[in-house]
Amino acid sequence: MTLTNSFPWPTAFQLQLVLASLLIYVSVVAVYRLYFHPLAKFPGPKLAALTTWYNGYHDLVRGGQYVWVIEEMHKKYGPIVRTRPDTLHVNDPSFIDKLYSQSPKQRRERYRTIIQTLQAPGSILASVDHDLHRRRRAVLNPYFSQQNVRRLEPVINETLASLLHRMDGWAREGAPVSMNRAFRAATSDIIQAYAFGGAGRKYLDMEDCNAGFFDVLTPQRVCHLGTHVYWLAKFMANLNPAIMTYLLPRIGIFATFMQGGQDLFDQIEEIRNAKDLPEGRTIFHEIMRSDIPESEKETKRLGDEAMIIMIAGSETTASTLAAIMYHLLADKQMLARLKDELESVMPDPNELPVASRLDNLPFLNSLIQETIRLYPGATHRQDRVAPDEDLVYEHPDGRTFVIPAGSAVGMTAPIINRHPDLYERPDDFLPDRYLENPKLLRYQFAFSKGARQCIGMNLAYQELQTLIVGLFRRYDVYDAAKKEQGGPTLELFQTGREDIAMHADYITPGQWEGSQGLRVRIRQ
Ligand code: HEM
Repeated sequence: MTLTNSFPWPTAFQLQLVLASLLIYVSVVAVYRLYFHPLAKFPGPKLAALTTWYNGYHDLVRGGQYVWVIEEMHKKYGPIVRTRPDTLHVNDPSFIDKLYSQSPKQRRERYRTIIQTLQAPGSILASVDHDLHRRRRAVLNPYFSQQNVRRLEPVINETLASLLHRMDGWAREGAPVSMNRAFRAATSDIIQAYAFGGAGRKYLDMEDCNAGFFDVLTPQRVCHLGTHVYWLAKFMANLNPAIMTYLLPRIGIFATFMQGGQDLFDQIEEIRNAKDLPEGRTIFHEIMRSDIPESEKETKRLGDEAMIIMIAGSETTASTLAAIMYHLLADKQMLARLKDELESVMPDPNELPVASRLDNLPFLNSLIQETIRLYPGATHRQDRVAPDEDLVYEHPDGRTFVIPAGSAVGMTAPIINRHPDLYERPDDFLPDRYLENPKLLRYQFAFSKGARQCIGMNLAYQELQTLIVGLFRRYDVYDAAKKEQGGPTLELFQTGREDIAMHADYITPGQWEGSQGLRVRIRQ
């Protein structure tokens, strides 16, 4: 029997039928999305309203560029635009409080766009439902209060001391140093100690600050895969890391995440099986001791939570530190102002910073605000859904837009934080704007707003303050014109603003393809 006889090949007519059905289906979907969809009346390009692949193309093929396409859409279509068939985007600071409501009665759910990338359904970040998110977050909230974060002062100071020690060593070696790598190691060490205790090996103590791990985790376009081709991202996340890294080393990111996840699961099991759970040791010791339902203490659920805390707590703060350091080394006057301020609270350059004194340093804190405004550590669209109420948007031209309940709508820090109505010369780095107009703080969107605002905000501020103060109380900028520098110095090495500025949205900021980030030469 021949293959032709045994296999029932479709006839030409059947093929035509399938093609015709496909065509009809696509046409019906297109007509629905363009004319009958609840978001059909909102302005925006037709292609974006027709298919999510418009978004997919700019994020996956062009590499995290959709954020800039959206910025252009706003210039053309106004402050509210339809950016996908199912999603709106708003660029209007007056809408922040309504969309990202603090009120427990105004339910705000997370939309699936970003969650699908995270692959950590047990985490607060990926908890869609408003009430589930609130319950989970209520358990973690106390550990991230300002008071509790203050208790972390010795850990942050110890990390600062390790960083300074490493920098002494790099100064002796004389080669330029990647500060992004050093900052990633420092911020990871801090969050690791807070979450689990300091038992594991510190990244800052490793010869190369665990460079291989961080190189794989460097922000890249594949982070958008889960949003656009969820099944493929999930499949890859479950592949053996070794196979994945062999096949597609760059895309081994997912597999490596999961490998890291396994370590976290082991640490959680260790805490669970510990004979005594001393009070207040770490976040996960406390969660284990708490009276939340046992289902919420399952290893898989807590592993997801731990993974998100580790990821959210390292690259975000590290990229912010790199941006601050760049501006201080690029502008001598700015550094001199900071150093004057620091001398008043730390007369001895060798003493470690005292956290409680740093909140009252106006220039330091305006520097931090301006950095997170212009270089937000999280660059994605923070899409939310109001499941129970229509949201009413008053357009500045007098029109009223009703966003139907259940629709996804978001804002994005790199866009809203440069809104020209709020910020004069929005692309310039001008810390004084926060000294002249403290009301601007109200609109700072780098940590998001509302019930799902960054839980690590207090920790991030304390890390930024302490590390910047510790580094710049000791180091000055290298002055080639001087014979004697009068102390240890730092000098930018082949680093321009384009090496720290956000070029692409990879959830965290991605730099241009050839950038090597912030590099400095350290001298004793
Ligand atoms: C400068 C540093 C940081 C920036 C700019 C930042 C930014 C953000 C933003 C924008 C969100 C909201 C994301 C969304 O709604 O889609 C967020 C959430 C979150 N961040 Fe941060 N973050 C920083 C540091 C940290 C640190 C140090 C931690 C350590 C624990 C952390 C942990 C989290 C967690 C767990 C969430 C999820 C909160 C929730 O969904 O309730 N972040 N962060």
